[in-house]
Amino acid sequence: MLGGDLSVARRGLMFILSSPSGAGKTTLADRLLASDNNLTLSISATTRQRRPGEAHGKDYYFVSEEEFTRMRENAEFLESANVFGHHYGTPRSLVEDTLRQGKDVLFDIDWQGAQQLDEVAGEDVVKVFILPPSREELEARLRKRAQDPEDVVQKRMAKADSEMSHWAEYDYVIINYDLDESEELLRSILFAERLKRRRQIGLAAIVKDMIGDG
Ligand SMILES: Nc1ncnc2c1ncn2[C@@H]1O[C@H](COP(=O)(O)OP(=O)(O)OP(=O)(O)O)[C@@H](O)[C@H]1O
Ligand SMILES: Nc1nc2c(ncn2[C@@H]2O[C@H](COP(=O)(O)O)[C@@H](O)[C@H]2O)c(=O)[nH]1
Repeated sequence: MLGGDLSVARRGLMFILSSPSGAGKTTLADRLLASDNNLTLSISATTRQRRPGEAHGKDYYFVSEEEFTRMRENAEFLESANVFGHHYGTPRSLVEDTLRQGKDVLFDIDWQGAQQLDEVAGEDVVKVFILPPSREELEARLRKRAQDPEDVVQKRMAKADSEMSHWAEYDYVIINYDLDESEELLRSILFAERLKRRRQIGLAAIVKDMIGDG
């Protein structure tokens, strides 16, 4: 499996996917997670309503406003933001435990969260922005998902331009024309990032064994 089983001890990375709502990052995240044992999803907490088919503890932790405020005041979030009028936050504990084990964490978060993680975790962060092929296709995908009422679709489309204006803050940008192709591109990025010398913390000892001190 591509990049999933490197034998050198490695520092885990934080793989962030952002996009305007409906471009396809949750679908792509599910595909990556399904075939990569070294990747763990960061499950966010949110105050938004659960959609049909979403499960507490799998897609999100669905919490009340009061619980969200309590968690934020207790410093339980690595980052948090208000997106489309609801609160979203990344619980700190799973991320820190996973990285400590040398495994990677996948984040499906907006640009505000990506900026905050960049500030706290700099070198461990890899940010990918997913663009739709066009605004028309973005709207079509939001409707095709058929999980949000019309006013929510309109609200998300109204924010799409300002969300997309953050594309240049990201390390990589993928236009999601085709799911198979985009999945492959994401895997390639992950594979290359895992091989970065600074992440392969076991490498120095291996090379020292091979060539001694000189
Ligand atoms: N390349 C693609 N071609 C056609 N349909 C796609 C493609 N990528 C995603 N979709 C479809 O678009 C819809 C929206 O995708 P998804 O829910 O993954 O978007 P998202 O970026 O995670 O949105 P949000 O930010 O609201 O969570 C889904 O119905 C998904 O199946
Ligand atoms: N800053 C954060 N943004 C988050 C987080 N979890 C999800 N999101 C982003 O919110 C929007 C809407 O998501 P939806 O599931 O309601 O469609 C989307 O852009 C997500 O990426 C988070 O913990 N922090």
